[in-house]
Amino acid sequence: MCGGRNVTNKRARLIYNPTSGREEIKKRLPDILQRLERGGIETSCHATVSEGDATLAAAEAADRGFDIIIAAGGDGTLYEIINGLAEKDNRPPLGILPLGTTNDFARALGIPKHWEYACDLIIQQYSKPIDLGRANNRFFINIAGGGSLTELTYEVPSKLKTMIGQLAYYMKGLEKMTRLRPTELRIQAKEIGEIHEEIMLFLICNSNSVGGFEKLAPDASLNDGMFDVVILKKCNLGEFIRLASLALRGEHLNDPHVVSFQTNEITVTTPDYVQLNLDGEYGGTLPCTFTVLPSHLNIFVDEAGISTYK
Ligand SMILES: Nc1ncnc2c1ncn2[C@@H]1O[C@H](COP(=O)(O)OP(=O)(O)OP(=O)(O)O)[C@@H](O)[C@H]1O
Repeated sequence: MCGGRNVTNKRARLIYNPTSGREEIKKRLPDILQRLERGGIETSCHATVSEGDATLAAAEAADRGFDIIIAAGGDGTLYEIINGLAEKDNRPPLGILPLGTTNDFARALGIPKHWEYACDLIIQQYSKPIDLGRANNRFFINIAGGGSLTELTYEVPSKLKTMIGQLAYYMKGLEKMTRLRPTELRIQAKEIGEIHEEIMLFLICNSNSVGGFEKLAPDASLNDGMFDVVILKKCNLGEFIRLASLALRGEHLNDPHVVSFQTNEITVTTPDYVQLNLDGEYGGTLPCTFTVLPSHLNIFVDEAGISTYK
């Protein structure tokens, strides 16, 4: 698979989550379909009805031979869709309409939040091959993580997110900080050998845009065939808050509590019960081996790289 421009009439399947973000898709759908149609993309729709439905819909769309798949929703919807596509031999290029609450991945790719601009990127049909991550038998596009803080993204109730948007994460984060505790982990990768100690959290990043922190893995690139791993060792609440403020500025990597490196495969095991977070969703439990699938999916992006995330 390789990137490039290809402008002819195409058939697309738009998979949308009607509950994403502030439910904007419900009123925008006719305009979106009309804009895509005028741009030469005939689009039919699937509205997801429950958790996991987008995975089935994406797998079915690939089997039915659609030329393009469009993910309309947030990071959770995107995660489900890539899980429906990752194991297919035929993986149509993916367009993204970022209509969720945080839209970390779209932000990392510079895909505009405004629906008209985002549609225009799909119409333009310039795609770029992107790495995916495999975590045991699931897939992620943005980030995998474990440790008590990473559990918060799937603890935020959807209704709360719809009402107050991203603020819901921060409120939950503050509540969660008081419950921070380290976990005994064994982390193995050929670049570092083995780390066996108490860890607050580990993050395996494909992009550099994670939970509102845009400099958490400052060198992460979506198509370098590598994960950027950031590990936070045991620390107290005061140290954690200091490190979080350093991380906002991308100045945390030299701190003695932080280990960071690049790898294309990493295995994490634990004697404890530790849940995994994949792209903000519950992703099973440890042990887990994480592997990069290089340039595995083509995604429509801004050809000139000039769109700013609005
Ligand atoms: N019809 C539905 N009703 C309720 N939940 C749904 C429905 N369809 C999908 N979902 C679930 O909604 C969850 C959240 O969706 P999504 O990520 O698109 O929006 P968001 O949470 O607002 O955005 P973000 O993840 O970017 O913060 C997904 O995990 C998905 O499984």
